[in-house]
Amino acid sequence: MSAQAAAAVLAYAESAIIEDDAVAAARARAEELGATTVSPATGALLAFLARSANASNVVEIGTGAGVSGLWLLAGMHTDGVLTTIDPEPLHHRAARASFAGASVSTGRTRLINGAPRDVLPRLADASYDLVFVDGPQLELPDFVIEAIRLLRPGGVLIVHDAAAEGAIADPGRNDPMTEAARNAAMVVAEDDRLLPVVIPLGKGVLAAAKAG
Ligand SMILES: C[S@@+](CC[C@H](N)C(=O)[O-])C[C@H]1O[C@@H](n2cnc3c(N)ncnc32)[C@H](O)[C@@H]1O
Repeated sequence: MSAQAAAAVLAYAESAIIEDDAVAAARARAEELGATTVSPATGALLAFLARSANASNVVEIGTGAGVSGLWLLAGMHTDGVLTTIDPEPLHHRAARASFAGASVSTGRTRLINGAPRDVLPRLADASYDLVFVDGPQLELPDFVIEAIRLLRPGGVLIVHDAAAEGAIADPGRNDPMTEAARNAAMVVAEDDRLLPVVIPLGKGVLAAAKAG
């Protein structure tokens, strides 16, 4: 397939997703705060994977204004709980508004305000159906190690923005961001319990299913 055809397929994948008003409002809040978000097709992928994993207990690292959270909740069990971690109180305030705007009951979300490196060690081993990693690039390897620990057998790991804007495959690129993406991919590749796949949607997604 030519590069042009590949780009057309990706453009189609994004344009095929129609987001509802609540997600649109969450995107507007994110923009106001300068927080980046998952693309529409990446959001739909999150919902798809949450539903495929029959997810009730989900952890998200990097709440932002709640765009990815809304997509995850859409795929989760209707009584499932999303635990979402972010150090920015303003982002959590925006995410709360986004969840309320979608009529998500407060019992379905647990927003933990703090640095994931402090919060994650307090979460129990093998207790979550899905972990979504969307925090700062340089911390990706540490977050991935923690995420694998949190996943139950058969659980699903999803890492957003996992390809360092494509630099991950360029042997000439050795900057810290690219190295962090490579190290995170290496942690996943070297874990025999994981079945990984790279999905070229949005900024690039690394997903892996943990053996059951
Ligand atoms: C890319 S945004 C998350 C976007 C969100 N997942 C979405 O798609 O709607 C990254 C988030 O990571 C948060 N963050 C900043 N520093 C962090 C840190 N040290 N650890 C984890 N998250 C951090 C930011 O506050 C920001 O909300």
